[in-house]
Amino acid sequence: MSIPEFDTWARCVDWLEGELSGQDVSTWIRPLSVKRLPDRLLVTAPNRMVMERVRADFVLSIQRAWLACDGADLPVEVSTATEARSLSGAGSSPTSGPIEPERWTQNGKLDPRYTFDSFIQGKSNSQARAACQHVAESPGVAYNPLLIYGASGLGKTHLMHAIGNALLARSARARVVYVGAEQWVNQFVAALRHNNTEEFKSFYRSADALLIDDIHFFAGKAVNQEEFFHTFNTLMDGRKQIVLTCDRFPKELDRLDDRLKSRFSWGLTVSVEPPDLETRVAILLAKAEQFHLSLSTEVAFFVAQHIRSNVRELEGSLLRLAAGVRLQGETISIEFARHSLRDMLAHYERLVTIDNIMGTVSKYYNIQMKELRSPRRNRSLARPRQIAMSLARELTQHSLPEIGAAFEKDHTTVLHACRTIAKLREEDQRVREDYENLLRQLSF
Ligand SMILES: Nc1ncnc2c1ncn2[C@@H]1O[C@H](COP(=O)(O)OP(=O)(O)OP(=O)(O)O)[C@@H](O)[C@H]1O
Repeated sequence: MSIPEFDTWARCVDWLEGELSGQDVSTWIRPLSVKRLPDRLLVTAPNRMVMERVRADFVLSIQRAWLACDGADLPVEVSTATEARSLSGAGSSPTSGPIEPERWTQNGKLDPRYTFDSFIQGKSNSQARAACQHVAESPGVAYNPLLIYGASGLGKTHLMHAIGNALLARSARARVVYVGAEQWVNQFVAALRHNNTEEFKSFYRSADALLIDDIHFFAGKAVNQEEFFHTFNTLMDGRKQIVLTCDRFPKELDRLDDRLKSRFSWGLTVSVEPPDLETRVAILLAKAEQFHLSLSTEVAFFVAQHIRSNVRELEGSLLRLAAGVRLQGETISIEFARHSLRDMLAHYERLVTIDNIMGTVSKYYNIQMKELRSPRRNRSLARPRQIAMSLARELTQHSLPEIGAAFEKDHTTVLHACRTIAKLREEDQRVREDYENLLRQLSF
């Protein structure tokens, strides 16, 4: 950078401090250097990863910053150092020129394997599945928009594709548009740069059903939120179906326009939770069949007891087993599974010990850890203690006597605790919710 460029860029970075988070500025903006060419601003990133992120998220901000600090409204071109060398001499760039419509109409394809039939239902996802099925049967009528939220790998995308596939099965001519929020952002930025926003708008605003995955990616991207807001309104006015997924309850998303949050609540918001043991077993058996893998229920239970956080990991464990079978030509016994999955299992073992179960439970109920070991039997201590014992039984490999010893009780007390909590989880909503919250906290 020349000295004037350096000064202007330093002022831009200061300006951006007021617009972006401190972390974004230090991670993505400070490593950049800038060269001003007569017709554009050439931004050089230290590597591809930074380049891609800056292209996706910060081009407009940089353009605005440069306008504010230098008075010139220049298009911004981002490249790595190697590419920059050829671009600055060449006078044209591979990304310049009008954007072809295909660049943003080539959206994510619906995966034909993600259907309602291949989605295993359990307590953790039955409400979400039912809502999706309803939307697939009566799009744009009730539950509009439908927002599915939950942690990674729990089936949100699967359900979204299932809606899309079902809509297309009913009417092959329906304009079902599926796009990841990240892809939308990239496309919109490209459309802005190439003065092509009208086509972008009409493409999305003429969908019969718009499915946008991972909308948490919109957080902090004000210009994209604005565009999405108008697309949303147009589609809702035309009674077109909108389906969205998000990694958390949308009201908890920082840096998302309140107008969008309030619009999301017009329809239905449903969660997908980590599957319980029985559902994990059912998923493993169904996926094993899909992978043509012979898996006994006993081994499926063994794997499901150990791998609890999400379905993607369950699939990963099956792929491992399948590879092991191919290489070693063995059938899958518990011993074989234990050996093939040893590092995954060790990860979970490290994660959940009786000690951290006791710590998590005592924090949850706001009691002291030593009270879980005390002989006192009043309800406010006995219930958390029983829950902690059941969690230790479910989440660790310790025997009843070992769990008993950790709580300074005998094994019959542990057995009684496990039975009591299993029953209460059926009958008492409070216990069920507490147990599931704790399970979730301990499973990630
Ligand atoms: N209940 C289920 N039945 C069958 N397969 C499932 C189920 N839940 C998830 N899966 C499978 O798990 C994998 C991960 O699911 P998916 O991609 O839908 O998760 P996600 O919630 O969208 O995750 P992310 O937020 O990381 O994108 C997929 O292969 C999907 O088919």
